[in-house]
Amino acid sequence: AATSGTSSAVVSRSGGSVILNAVGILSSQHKLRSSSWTGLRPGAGVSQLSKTDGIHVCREVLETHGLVRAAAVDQSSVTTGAPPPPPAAPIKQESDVRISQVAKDTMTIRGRCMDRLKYEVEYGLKRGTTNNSYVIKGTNSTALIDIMDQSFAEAFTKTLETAFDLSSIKYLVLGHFSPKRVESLKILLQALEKKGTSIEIYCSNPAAQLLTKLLASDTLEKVYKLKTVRAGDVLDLGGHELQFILTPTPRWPDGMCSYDPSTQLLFSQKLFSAHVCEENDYDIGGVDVYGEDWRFYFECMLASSPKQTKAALEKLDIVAQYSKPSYKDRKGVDVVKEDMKFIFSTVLSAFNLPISKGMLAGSLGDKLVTAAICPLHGPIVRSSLTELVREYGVWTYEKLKQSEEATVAVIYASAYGNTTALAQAISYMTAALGFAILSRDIDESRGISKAGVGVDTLNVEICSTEELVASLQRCSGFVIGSPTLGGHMPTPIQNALGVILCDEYAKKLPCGVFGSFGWSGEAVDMIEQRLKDCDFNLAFPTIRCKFKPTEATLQVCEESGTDLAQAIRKLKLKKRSEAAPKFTVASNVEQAVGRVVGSLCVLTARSGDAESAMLASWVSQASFVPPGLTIAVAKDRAVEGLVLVGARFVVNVLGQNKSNAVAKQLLKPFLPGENRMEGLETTVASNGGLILKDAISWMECTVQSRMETGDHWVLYAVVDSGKLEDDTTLTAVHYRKTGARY
Ligand SMILES: Cc1cc2nc3c(=O)[nH]c(=O)nc-3n(C[C@H](O)[C@H](O)[C@H](O)COP(=O)(O)O)c2cc1C
Repeated sequence: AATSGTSSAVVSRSGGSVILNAVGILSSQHKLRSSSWTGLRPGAGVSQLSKTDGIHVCREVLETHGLVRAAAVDQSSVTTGAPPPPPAAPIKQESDVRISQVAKDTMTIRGRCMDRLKYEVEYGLKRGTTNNSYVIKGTNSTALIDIMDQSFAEAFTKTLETAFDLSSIKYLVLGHFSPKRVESLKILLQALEKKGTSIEIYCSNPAAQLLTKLLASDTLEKVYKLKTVRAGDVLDLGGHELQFILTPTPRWPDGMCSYDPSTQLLFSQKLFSAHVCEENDYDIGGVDVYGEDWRFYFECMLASSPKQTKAALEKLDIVAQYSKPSYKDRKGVDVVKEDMKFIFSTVLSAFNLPISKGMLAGSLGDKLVTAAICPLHGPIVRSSLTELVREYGVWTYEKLKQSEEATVAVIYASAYGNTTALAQAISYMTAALGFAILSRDIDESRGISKAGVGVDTLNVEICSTEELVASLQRCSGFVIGSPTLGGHMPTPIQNALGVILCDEYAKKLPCGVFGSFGWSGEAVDMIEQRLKDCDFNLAFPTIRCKFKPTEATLQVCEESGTDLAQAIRKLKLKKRSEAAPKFTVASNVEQAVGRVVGSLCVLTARSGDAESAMLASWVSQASFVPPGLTIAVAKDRAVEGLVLVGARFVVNVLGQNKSNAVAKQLLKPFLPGENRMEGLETTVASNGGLILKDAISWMECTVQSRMETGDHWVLYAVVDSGKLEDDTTLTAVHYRKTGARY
């Protein structure tokens, strides 16, 4: 095995799954993966492996770093120099927890799930996820940073117990805490109680409040002490002086990052996270491999609150450790030294090799000189640190600009989260706050955001009346959502509705009503009626949802949000064009582009019980082998959310003189969720899409990739199967006068 110095590698096969732990130095993992498993030399320094319930711990490395207790390992799974079994193709296993080293005295414990976790199912990319915790061993004491969610609750504490002396862990730093993590915390505290030891929990004030509430009924108060962190607080572990940076956002009001200057690791909790699980612990492959996951996570979690995201990022003035050096006050050989350091650190970083302590020296003022970002989910960000930090800035700026042009105030309250899920689907995504099991695929912006309009989220249980009034004054539309509780709307919604009804400006705005109920649903009816009585302009049919939303309901929410935002944009454009001089003739460029023609097709797609269709003329063949097509889909098109990477759909090619009825049907305005193929004769394809009886040919396709092209997504799709139905009729071609329209 790839053993060098303190590094060691372990290969274990069990139950058809193969786990590879190569830790010690960061490079060993990388080397082993690339040298393939056939390259393992029998018996060469193969170390011990302890395995319990999917927990894989490389003991040798832990011992080397003094992080493991002396208890015996499960000898049944110890490998001691026997030739490793023949290599097998890596099999994706459901989940496991594993430990590896990140830097001196710092280990990461990663709960890995190769598919979506039960509680992460709102993420359509289905690339799995990880829950990352970290352990820092100082000379005085050891701290645990973050705990895993309930999917790993048992395994997390078991792993800790297997690998560490629990009583040596004196501090728990919670950069984020939620009800999803309470079970893990309880199990950990119970284990500490059994050991007769206790722990001090460092967290922000909102996390402390939630934690107190959620642990109120347990008898664990003797096991932990709470320390509410204030900005600038530090925790000295001996050789590792953790600095805390409070980074609240609406989604995570308790957000708190921790920075360890001695290793230059930034523990960023949810920020810079991604729901993706690869064999690597690091971002090997950089933005090419993880770019989409990072962007996706940002869009889902942070895009709706750009102001607060910007404020959080401003507190984290991150500079990659391998940033260009400052030559200030340096001359001659010192300048050369700085350059060498820069070159070495850049090279080492690109290969995820460890960087020596000497290399870490040198500070850049107040900036957080960072060797790696250690997030709560996804890979540790190292080789693409600079790019990701820069991208976060760019994405935030884009969202800020968007919300400056127009925003919709999304006003709601929710006792159990169902109305929240509706609010989020209307706003920007199909999400679940940890409780709802939703499986709808999502990517990029949805709902209101999809039409390029900003969202101002106002949970009226938290926000003040002043905030509500201010938001109403600057928004271009609003939606209001409420659950029905005891036959009524909750008091914060009653108050918010009172404010809205008195607002003369709000009366002129397009608006909408939504809410979840159990059996009678009075709240939504009352809100709708009061708005109608006062002549408010309801822009979409009121959304009434019984308990938890289904995929179809979420689709209605998303489309309603997009419709509302489109209406706002149209109003703005109309106002702008009324003020601007009139041009009746298309520009030269538009006329030139308009000469590009495409075949008229109908695209149909389905995901769960959500389905949609669109007329498409920007369709072109893109490859012979495999047979492939490109199709441009406008970003705010309803079907866009059903044609993400991996999605399957049908392209129906229309024939000359056979396209009118279909085109007419698909070009009429639709209500959110309305069946677009109503009245057309169709059969269901094997991939769930619809085949038009009138199509001259049809193809079943799978989306391979998507490219963002201005206001469209260009899909590249492979044709899985297809049939020519009519070989006498020519393809209908869409001729245009201008490239400014379809
Ligand atoms: C205490 C309580 C009272 C409720 N009262 C009503 C009611 O009067 N009418 C109704 O339709 N649903 C009622 N429900 C059901 C809720 O409206 C339903 O669970 C809804 O999904 C909650 O939405 P939320 O998750 O956004 O809070 C009640 C639920 C609870 C727990």
